[in-house]
Amino acid sequence: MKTSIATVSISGSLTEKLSAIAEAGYSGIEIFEQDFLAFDGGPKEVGRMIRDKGLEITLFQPFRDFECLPEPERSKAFDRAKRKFELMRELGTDLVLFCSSCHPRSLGGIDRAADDFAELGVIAKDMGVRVGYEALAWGRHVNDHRDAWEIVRRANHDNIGLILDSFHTLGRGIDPESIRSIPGDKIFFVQLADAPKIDMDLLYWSRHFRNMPGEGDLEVERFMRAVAATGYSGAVSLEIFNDQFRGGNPRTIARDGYRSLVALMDDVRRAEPDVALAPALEPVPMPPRVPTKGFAFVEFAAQGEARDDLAKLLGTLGFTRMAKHRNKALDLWQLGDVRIVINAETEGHAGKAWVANGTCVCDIGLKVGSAADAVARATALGAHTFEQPIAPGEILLPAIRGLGGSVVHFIGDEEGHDRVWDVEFEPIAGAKPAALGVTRIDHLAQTMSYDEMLSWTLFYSTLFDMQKSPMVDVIDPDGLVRSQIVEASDGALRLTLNGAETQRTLAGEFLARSFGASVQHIAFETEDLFALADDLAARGFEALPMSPNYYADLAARFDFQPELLERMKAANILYDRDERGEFFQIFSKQMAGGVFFELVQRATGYRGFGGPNAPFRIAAQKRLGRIKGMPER
Ligand SMILES: O=C(O)c1ccc(O)c(O)c1
Ligand SMILES: [Mg+2]
Repeated sequence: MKTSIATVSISGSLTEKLSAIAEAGYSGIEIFEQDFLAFDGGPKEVGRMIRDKGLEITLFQPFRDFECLPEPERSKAFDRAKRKFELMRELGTDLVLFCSSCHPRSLGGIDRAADDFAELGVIAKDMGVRVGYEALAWGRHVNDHRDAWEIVRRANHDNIGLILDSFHTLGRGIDPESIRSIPGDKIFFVQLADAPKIDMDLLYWSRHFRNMPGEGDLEVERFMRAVAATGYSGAVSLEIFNDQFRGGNPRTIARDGYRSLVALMDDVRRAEPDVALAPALEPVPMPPRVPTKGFAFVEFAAQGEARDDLAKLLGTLGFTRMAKHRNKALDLWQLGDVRIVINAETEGHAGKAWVANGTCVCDIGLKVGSAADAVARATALGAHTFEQPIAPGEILLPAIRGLGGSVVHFIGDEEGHDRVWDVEFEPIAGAKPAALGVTRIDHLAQTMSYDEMLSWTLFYSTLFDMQKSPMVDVIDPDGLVRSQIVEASDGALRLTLNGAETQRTLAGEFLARSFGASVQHIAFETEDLFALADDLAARGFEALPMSPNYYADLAARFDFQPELLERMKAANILYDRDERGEFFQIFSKQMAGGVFFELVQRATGYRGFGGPNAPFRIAAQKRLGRIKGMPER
């Protein structure tokens, strides 16, 4: 597969950009003229620098306002083109992008444009370069790839071809199926970008809100399937103008882009099994998206007193310490099918996580059909595997690095990995699991900075068969938190991603001390929350106290039996409802480090997460004041 990315897509100096792009695994770059002009070194040096990184220059761009000009501007435009062709020779690239004119004096006319390009083709051929014509969605006369193609067709010159850009086609609502009738060898280059559906001026939308394929709402896959069907044999290249990416970490953004391209071409290949893809489009062979069967375990790093506090809290939540690891300072706590491991090792990943964060979730185990497939797909998408030394007799559980240094383990059904609990752990004599009706982990809430939300969503949705829901706002008394759900089609695995923009929100404060995306809360599902609340109260569980105003409002909004409302109020149970059913939830207080737990009951198929309650939950948590293990403000 031949992958490429435009230098505008990421932040940094040209040298920083090249390093990040090369490291992420791309084959080439589109060099944006701005990046060249800003660089303090000649074209030969830049060309050498790029090739030294193992990259090729797939495209030089953009050349603006060429076609349909009256004299004297027309001659000037041809002159300008010749100079840039010379520059390209020195850089070492033969392809340039001409975007459709926005010039106020451009006269328009398909034949006038075709004549200009036919004449330019002769010069281009002479100078050994090829010219690709792209319809900008806001071009003065040409703003549709079908018109650009007609111009290229009429120019009828070997050195003049078409450049397609998914944003300009899809952003304008043009049916990408129209691409299938263009001959593949006349498509000189293909640029890909997605974007969130926002109703705004096309130019502004394009220059600030593009994102990686799969991160937005456009039908980039359908666009690419149409391109692939033409026999197009060039690179697939990302051209992403995005304010956030321009200010982000170039390595992360470059890796996200690579992941999105590889996943996209894998999807295209599966969706178009009868199309023979050109070698440049043939994706890295990998297993399909991995079906997940839920959480196998959640592992906390906690030592000393913090470990005792966590153990005590788990006890009040009904968990039993069932087993301890034969060789390491690991305890297995269990409730129903939910497994929580407390890792008090001072060495290794958990030891480091403890030193960096205090009590925190340092590892997540996911149940999958085949762990080998999960690792194969993850690594093809650019993830790194994670390994720690194991003692004789221990089971090697495959793992990858998530984003931000996190670790995800795969517990494969096919590999029988769940025997790890018997093989590596020694049961605690007399320990008996409580029967409290808790069935499983309902969801896990990960807190991150707002800038990281797209990366995490892409991470999950390209690796697993998981979909994202629209992003919603959660109101914290001290700022806004954005929240997005990523869940498996069958609901077996659900995550809520919370993006904090300021440190003053509960999520932001947690983030500031946890140095990156971390699990902030874990929700357990039960069949009867009212019965569970009684059981847990007897075990000493203290629910997060809610304001009486909250219940007065519930009474006004819904028709409750007065006794039910009283029981909810007494147990601090929160309530929500959607068109499918009802939802009950209770929160724990935050423990040292800021992590907390949630207990939920989904009655008759409720699909949400109690979003409307979040502001009141956050306010209640803040009323309790700062907690141990949180940083000074
Ligand atoms: O926003 C622009 O001007 C611009 C320039 C070059 C491109 O390839 C493009 O898609 C947009
Ligand atoms: Mg473009």
